[in-house]
Amino acid sequence: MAKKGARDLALDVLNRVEEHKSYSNLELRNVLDRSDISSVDAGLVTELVYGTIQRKLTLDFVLSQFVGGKKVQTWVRNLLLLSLYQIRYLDRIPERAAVHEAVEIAKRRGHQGIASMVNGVLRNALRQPDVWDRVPKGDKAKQIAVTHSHPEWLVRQWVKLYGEEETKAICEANNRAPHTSVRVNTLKISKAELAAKLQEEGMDAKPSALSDQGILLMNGGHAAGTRWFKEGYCTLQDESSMLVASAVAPEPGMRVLDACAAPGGKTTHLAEVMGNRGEIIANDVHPHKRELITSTAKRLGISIIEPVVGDALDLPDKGLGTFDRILLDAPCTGFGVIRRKPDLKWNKSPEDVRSIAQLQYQLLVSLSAMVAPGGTLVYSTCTIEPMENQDMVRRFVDKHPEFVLDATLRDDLPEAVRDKADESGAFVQILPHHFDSDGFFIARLRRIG
Ligand SMILES: C[S@@+](CC[C@H](N)C(=O)[O-])C[C@H]1O[C@@H](n2cnc3c(N)ncnc32)[C@H](O)[C@@H]1O
Repeated sequence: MAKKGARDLALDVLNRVEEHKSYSNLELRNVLDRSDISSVDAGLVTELVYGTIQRKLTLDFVLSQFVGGKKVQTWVRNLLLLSLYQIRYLDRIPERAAVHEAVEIAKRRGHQGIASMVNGVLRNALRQPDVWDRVPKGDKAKQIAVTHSHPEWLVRQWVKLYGEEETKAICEANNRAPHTSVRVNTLKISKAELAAKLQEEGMDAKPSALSDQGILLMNGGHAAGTRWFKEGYCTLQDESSMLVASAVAPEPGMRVLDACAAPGGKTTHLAEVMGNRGEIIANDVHPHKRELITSTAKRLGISIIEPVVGDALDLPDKGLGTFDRILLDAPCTGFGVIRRKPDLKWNKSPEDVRSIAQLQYQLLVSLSAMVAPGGTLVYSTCTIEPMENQDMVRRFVDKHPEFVLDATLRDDLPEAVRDKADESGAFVQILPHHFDSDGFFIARLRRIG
């Protein structure tokens, strides 16, 4: 059988995601692992898969103008969406090449009739470029949803919360590729030294405005393949996530609990800030993730982290004592990281927001019992849903008078971020377009001493 090309493989991934209702990153890895495609073509497969999923609603809208209510087999539909994606969003692929490849795939997988239909739809799309602009005017939320390919219920919710312009900016940011950023391991090297070393290797390394330990790699590059990564001089991490260590602000020698710690990005950051002195219990519910924490700590030369496996709801019963600092980096809907995981926006429902918020609240209550008097509880998520963020923390503080909102959080944040803190000074909500970083929420509470 002829070797499959990038578009054929991308189509396999899209079909499998739909058939198995699975995540695209897992299916992508499955398909790429079994192929002997070059790394450049693997990059194209990845771009085609994520791009088609990301722009799904817009592509569906355009396709519906040509196929209307006609029944189209799933693989043919995916082939058409994949090809429309190339035509609209990938400048480097000539339109004719996208159409030609689609027709050849349709012939191979189906028959001449399907190939003619695919050819007809795509040529019509090329002849009528205004199909992309025929989004019905009037209902602004619907217009934003279709134009920027986000679920309508989510856009309606954001419009209510943030207004139309900000919602549009959020959706646009969610459709942009994320920057690569690394966190310097200050146990081994300074930020300036590492930035200089990376520049010597041709990377366009710039200091992050969001974190004293952050470096942005403007021309991308495979940071995890560098010797600097392998030898533990840095960790791949988004800039917004780096803010959490500033909020926890642990000191050398302290006892710290990271209740939902895997894969260990923030735990290891806390250990670096503590100068690898003190004690960090790093808990996660999934046994298979323990190894991720252990291996990252080893790579970075960190020895103060003790990985623990278990439900964070049960931690108070384990006789662990109290902690100076507790971090609850909670499981969440992840609506702040849609640009990295485009499936998220299609797979989650309003019901998911409610049920995850319930779990988050229980976690907060449970862990609060382990904060030492005068100690700090930091709550963070990578979502932008108030029900999981501000509303939840306010509800908790209202019912737990032994905790107060810690207004000094704002002062501990880097200057660039301070005006994103709310009027209480204890919350910060980063939206994806603020700094082109992940959407992220952080709150700091203090137990009355
Ligand atoms: C947002 S991620 C944590 C990311 C991590 N803090 C980091 O920076 O690398 C949330 C984690 O919570 C874990 N988790 C989910 N439910 C949990 C529970 N009930 N108890 C403990 N961990 C849980 C998940 O396995 C996941 O690894």
